Amino acid sequence: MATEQPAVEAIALTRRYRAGGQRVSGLDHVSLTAARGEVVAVMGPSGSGKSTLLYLLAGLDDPDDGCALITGVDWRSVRGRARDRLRLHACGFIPQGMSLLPQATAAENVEVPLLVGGVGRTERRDRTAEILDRVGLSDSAAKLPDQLSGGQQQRIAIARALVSRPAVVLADEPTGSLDSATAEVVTRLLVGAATEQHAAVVLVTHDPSVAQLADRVVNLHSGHLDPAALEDDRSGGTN
Ligand SMILES: Nc1ncnc2c1ncn2[C@@H]1O[C@H](COP(=O)(O)OP(=O)(O)OP(=O)(O)O)[C@@H](O)[C@H]1O
Repeated sequence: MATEQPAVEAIALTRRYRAGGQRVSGLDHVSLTAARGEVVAVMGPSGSGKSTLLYLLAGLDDPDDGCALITGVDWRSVRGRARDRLRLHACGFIPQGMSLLPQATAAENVEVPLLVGGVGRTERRDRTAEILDRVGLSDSAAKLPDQLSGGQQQRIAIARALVSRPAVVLADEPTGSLDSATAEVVTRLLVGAATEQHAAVVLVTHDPSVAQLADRVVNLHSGHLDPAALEDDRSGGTN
């Protein structure tokens, strides 16, 4: 249940690209908010701007017009290391596809944001153990990514995004290559981040059964946002 002002906000976000001498519209005046405790699914056809939106919300890219705010801070007002620090504390990002460090164990992968954030060894260990337990992979802590299934790898990527207890979790097609049962497990973990960690979760998906677990669904078409059916009844548990 959403209870507060937006944890993440897009205001008339516009992003244009140049490709082969042509101007391509990635996103055109898109406005969107998500409050802590709320899960928003972003749907839309391939090329409609979903990843562009997520990267702008994460401060990993800059808009040509409009702005994105995270925990009330306009990304335009923070640059360089300050931006990295803000992202580290405020935003867990789950990119599309395989994103784990291949030479690092599952636990080491999960620990990365804490390490970068200067969290001490004992606290790192405790928080990593706690989040690995939450995603059901305590027994896999010492395994390398290639010793894990696709679904397990994605659960580790989610654990890594959640371990710093961010206000906002952004997930780009987190269930893209997973079977439907595993996709549901992964989606319920993200929904659990909203209920248990009181995070705002914005997830990009092509899958209506994933979107169904969100509180709200919005649709992008050619860089424009259409409000879609509201899903007020979250049907999932917290796993
Ligand atoms: N770096 C780039 N250079 C040029 N054009 C780009 C770039 N990134 C995205 N685009 C274009 O912007 C539009 C939106 O792309 P985006 O990747 O955000 O779509 P998407 O909805 O995430 O697609 P998919 O579902 O296939 O991942 C597309 O027309 C795409 O070709």
